[in-house]
Amino acid sequence: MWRRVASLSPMVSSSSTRSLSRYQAAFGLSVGESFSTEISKQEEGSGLRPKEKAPFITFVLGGPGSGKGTQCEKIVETFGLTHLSAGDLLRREIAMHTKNGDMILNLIKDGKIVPSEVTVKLLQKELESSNSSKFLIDGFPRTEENRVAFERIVGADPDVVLFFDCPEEEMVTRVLNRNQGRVDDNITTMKKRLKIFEALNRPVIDYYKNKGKLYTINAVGTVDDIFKQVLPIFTPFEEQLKQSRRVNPKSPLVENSS
Ligand SMILES: Nc1ncnc2c1ncn2[C@@H]1O[C@H](COP(=O)(O)OP(=O)(O)OP(=O)(O)O)[C@@H](O)[C@H]1O
Ligand SMILES: Nc1ccn([C@H]2C[C@H](O)[C@@H](COP(=O)(O)O)O2)c(=O)n1
Ligand SMILES: [Mg+2]
Repeated sequence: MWRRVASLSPMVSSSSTRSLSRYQAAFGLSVGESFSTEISKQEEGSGLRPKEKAPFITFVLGGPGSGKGTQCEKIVETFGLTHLSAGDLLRREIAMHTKNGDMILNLIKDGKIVPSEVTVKLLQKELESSNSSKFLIDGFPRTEENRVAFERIVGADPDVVLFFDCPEEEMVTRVLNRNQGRVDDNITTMKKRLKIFEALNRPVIDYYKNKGKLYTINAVGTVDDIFKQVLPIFTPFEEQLKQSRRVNPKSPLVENSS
């Protein structure tokens, strides 16, 4: 999870503290606390509040139209994770005509990937302002550059990486029938998105496979059949997910878990 900053002396200087990610800071984590998921000695029996735990993060990968968003809805219903879709955040920038809106629109229309800095900053803002401590990050990371930027800017690793594995032909059929008015749901853009997926997302999939964090799901079948494969992936994390408290991560004080 968090970058290891433990074992620093309590005398650590404020300049070292500044090197913590803003996300760690936002979660009320200070030097030496970042890995602490337990009540410290000083707090034991003292009636003080337990320290904040690192958030539970799931990345959701898969080609365009593989069913990521559809399955995320079911995961949210069942496990209560907070859904953050990178694509939705980017489309919101377009709709709100922000300074990056036009640039994002042109890239999405052309099936290309938005610069990582932009996407990661949008995700970071959502993570920091959320009351949740368990997240489903859909459509991210799309590239190795995305992955590295998230590590650098947010300073967190995923606990679980889901990969919805779907044949191209099926993805094309689904996207062309989606009917949600998306500018990229046309055959020309779809062909480009598939090429980019193979070239840029495959290395990310391989990275998490090598780390032992990847769960590959056969994304062909009914929505319910596919979800039956997803369910057992979260079973080992059930207790952790139940215990995840809803706290305001911006608050330096952590709410009581009871
Ligand atoms: N198992 C399924 N069988 C048939 N259609 C499906 C299935 N799962 C999702 N769909 C449909 O396929 C389309 C694409 O699904 P969805 O939007 O969930 O994919 P996605 O992976 O999020 O795509 P994108 O990367 O483009 O956002 C939707 O219209 C959805 O209703
Ligand atoms: N990490 C991401 C996620 C999405 N985009 C852009 C490019 C995608 O084609 C488009 C739509 O995303 P989706 O809703 O299919 O997940 O958004 C990106 O550049 N980087
Ligand atoms: Mg989607």
